[in-house]
Amino acid sequence: MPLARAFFRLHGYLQPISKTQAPLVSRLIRTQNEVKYWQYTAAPQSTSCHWQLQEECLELSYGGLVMHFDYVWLRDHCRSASCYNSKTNQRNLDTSHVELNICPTNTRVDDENLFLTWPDGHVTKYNLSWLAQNSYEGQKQSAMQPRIIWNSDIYANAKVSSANWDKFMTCDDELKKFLRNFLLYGIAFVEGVPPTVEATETVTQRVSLIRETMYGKMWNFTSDFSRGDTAYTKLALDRHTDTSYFQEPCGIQVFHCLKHEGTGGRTLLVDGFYSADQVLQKTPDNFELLARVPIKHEYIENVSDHRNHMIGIGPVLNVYPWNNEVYMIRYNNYDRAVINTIPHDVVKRWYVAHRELTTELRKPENELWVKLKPGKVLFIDNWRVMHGRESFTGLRQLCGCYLTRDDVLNIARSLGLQA
Ligand SMILES: C[N+](C)(C)CCCC[C@H](N)C(=O)O
Ligand SMILES: O=C(O)CCC(=O)C(=O)O
Ligand SMILES: [Fe+2]
Repeated sequence: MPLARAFFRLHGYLQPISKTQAPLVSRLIRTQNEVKYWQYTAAPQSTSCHWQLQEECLELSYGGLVMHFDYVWLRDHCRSASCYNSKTNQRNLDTSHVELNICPTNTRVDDENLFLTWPDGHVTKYNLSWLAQNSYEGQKQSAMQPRIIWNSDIYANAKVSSANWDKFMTCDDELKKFLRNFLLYGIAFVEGVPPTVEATETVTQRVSLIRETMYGKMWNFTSDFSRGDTAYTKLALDRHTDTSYFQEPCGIQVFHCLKHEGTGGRTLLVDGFYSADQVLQKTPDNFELLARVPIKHEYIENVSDHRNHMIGIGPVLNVYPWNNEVYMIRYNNYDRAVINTIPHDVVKRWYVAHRELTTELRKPENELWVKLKPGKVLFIDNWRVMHGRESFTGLRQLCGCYLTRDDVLNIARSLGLQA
């Protein structure tokens, strides 16, 4: 059945369309006098699918969605053996040789495929369901990364289970479950991990590659101010993302508290995507400012042997422009640098927008507080979930590392997850 495998978004998730939703007959009818305008109609009992060749593009209607494919796009994406190497999944076609105003000289459709003949005689064949799955309009309606945005009640009620060290290290299903939770909520725990740096390294390497930074590969720190940063004190830290001063902030942060003999020191977690969504719902203009205006974050360290100067530039909210989906937040008021990237008449409006996001992030109902204990390893999506900590007394030793985001997502995809 043609198009039966097309995927469309339903309540934020991609769901297959059932076969019965796409009863098609292969019947071509002429809709206008011009030869170029053709329409592919569905069976009389259903109007769910038809296509039409227009002046500039192919219009395909399916499952209530109207999609458009530009002709130069249709030429560029040709999957014939000469245009595309399906062994390497790479394009062979030199796109610079395609006439930008190209138009097919001939088109034909059968039950499942669209055939386009180009002026030089080359024939391109598209499966209609492939087109439906690769349209801009479909992408616009679906999430790149399905997620459940949360406040503390939502997270608590979800009763997300932690992975267990033994099972996690040996069973791919346990790893998959862990990664599914991590992708959905932006945080995930492994429990029962031996309280050592080595075991922490082992557990993170089960997930992916460690991202080495100027803090080292694995770090194990305490409040000794060995580095020029407030993290290395006993002070409270408000919610923030780490390494906002990198051009590419670290994707994942891992924490394992190996020891704490004292009071306080709880960890604060806040879903930045939830707060960003609140801003989008309440004041879209503020959301837009936070998404459009680039600012700088900076790390200047000058302590004993450590000399570092890092600068990261980008908006607070990084969004995909086609659907406003936030994919990365830079939010660190400690590390935010001098603002000299915004003209004076926008500055105040930016502060208003930033204040609204801060207000959302600080609502007590959005705060999840956890006490990290030896054995319990926390993975945080540092592009999404802010972390902070309560001030503390006594000796507290925290170890962990950053992970390379691309590799974590790669592993998730290899296990069959959408990432
Ligand atoms: C995690 N570790 C202790 C190694 C580094 C902490 C970095 C702290 C810095 N202000 C930031 O937010 O990026
Ligand atoms: O001490 C903590 O719990 C976290 C400190 C912090 O924000 C960090 O190391 O990135
Ligand atoms: Fe931090």
